[in-house]
Amino acid sequence: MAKALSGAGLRGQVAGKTALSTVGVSGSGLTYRGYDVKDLANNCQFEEVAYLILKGKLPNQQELDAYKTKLKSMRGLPQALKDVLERIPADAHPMDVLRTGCSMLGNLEMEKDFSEQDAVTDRMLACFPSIICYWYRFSHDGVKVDVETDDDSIGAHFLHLLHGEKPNELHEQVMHVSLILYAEHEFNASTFTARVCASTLSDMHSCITGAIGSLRGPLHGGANEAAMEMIEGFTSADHAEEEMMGKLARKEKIMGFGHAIYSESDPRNEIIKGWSEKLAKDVGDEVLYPVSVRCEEVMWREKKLFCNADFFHASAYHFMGIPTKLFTPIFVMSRLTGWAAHVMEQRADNRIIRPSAEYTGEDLRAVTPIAERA
Ligand SMILES: CC(=O)SCCNC(=O)CCNC(=O)[C@H](O)C(C)(C)COP(=O)(O)OP(=O)(O)OC[C@H]1O[C@@H](n2cnc3c(N)ncnc32)[C@H](O)[C@@H]1OP(=O)(O)O
Ligand SMILES: O=C([O-])CC(=O)C(=O)O
Repeated sequence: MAKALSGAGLRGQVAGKTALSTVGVSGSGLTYRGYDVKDLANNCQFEEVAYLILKGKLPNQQELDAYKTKLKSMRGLPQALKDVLERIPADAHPMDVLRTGCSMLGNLEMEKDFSEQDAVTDRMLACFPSIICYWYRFSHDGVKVDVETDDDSIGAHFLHLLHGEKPNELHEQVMHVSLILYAEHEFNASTFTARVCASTLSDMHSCITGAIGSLRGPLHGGANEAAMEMIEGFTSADHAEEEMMGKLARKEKIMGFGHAIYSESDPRNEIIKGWSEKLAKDVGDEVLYPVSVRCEEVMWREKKLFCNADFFHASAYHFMGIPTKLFTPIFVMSRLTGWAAHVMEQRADNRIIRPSAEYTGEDLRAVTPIAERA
């Protein structure tokens, strides 16, 4: 008989092997294929990190140029997909739009066998910003945007489609950093979803569609959006402190804080916090950034809870003029690399993932004839 687990949520259980990342191994660190995430965020563009995660090595200049050129050439959307996006209402959640967009793409450009896994992944990486922005601009502004821009990076492509003009250097740089920070994180809930799906030998689009659904929730990727909704209600740092104390007294969960694996800090936080501060100066903000800092101080002082990757992403994205409901889709545009790499890793050494359950229901009983049932 299988042994019952001691903790809920599979916490602390090793559920498989990976060569892609380490989370919290030295207490607070994060590495992708052996590189410290801080090193990557300070020195690389997102496309270099995507290449590293998906193909196993950092590209040289020639390889990076070729990779970016290839991704650039794959930004277009088939008409049938645009037709579907045009039918999704403006009040839909953009994560649902991406989930549908990914699934529809799988119908139009099916992964016929696993030899196509690299190609379908690159295609999704190139066109997810197109999917989300095509829908957003059509449903909100009535514009059918031309999604085939010549922007140098995925982040710039996204901002260009969203705002109708090329982003400045600072914003493009922040997008590189943000996408790097979100790219990969071992056996988190959405990645585990992708791996479970992959373990049935399903197709890449199904694995990614499922992962998008898992990322959507406020306990996972949806926390950046939930954090923004909270901090934008605070008018000053003192107001934030007062409200936070009330929330803690009422034992409310504060989105953007805490982590299932890290115990003292999330190494991604100080990086995105630094960029949020730069952006705050750039836009002349005197409220949102100080409010965010005060929330961080209160949570640490009162609960020893720290900001995870999501918290300062909220203010950073806001300062770049990104609508709150598009925050989590940006996470998807990035984490797609980690998900796909995990799917490939699972496929390379697969056994169907099928744990056991501890039964807590009724003892064996006979069916009562329907006429005799209460
Ligand atoms: C990119 C990402 O996905 S990062 C995660 C994003 N999610 C969030 O920001 C949502 C808010 N945070 C949380 O809900 C949790 O911290 C999670 C889901 C991230 C981790 O959950 P767990 O591993 O179960 O948390 P953990 O076991 O450390 O919780 C310990 C205690 O702290 C409390 N706690 C943890 N996080 C928070 C929080 N953000 N606000 C208030 N209390 C919290 C828990 O309720 C628990 O209290 P209890 O023992 O009285 O029940
Ligand atoms: O690892 C987790 O549980 C959540 C997380 O931070 C991520 O997926 O980036």
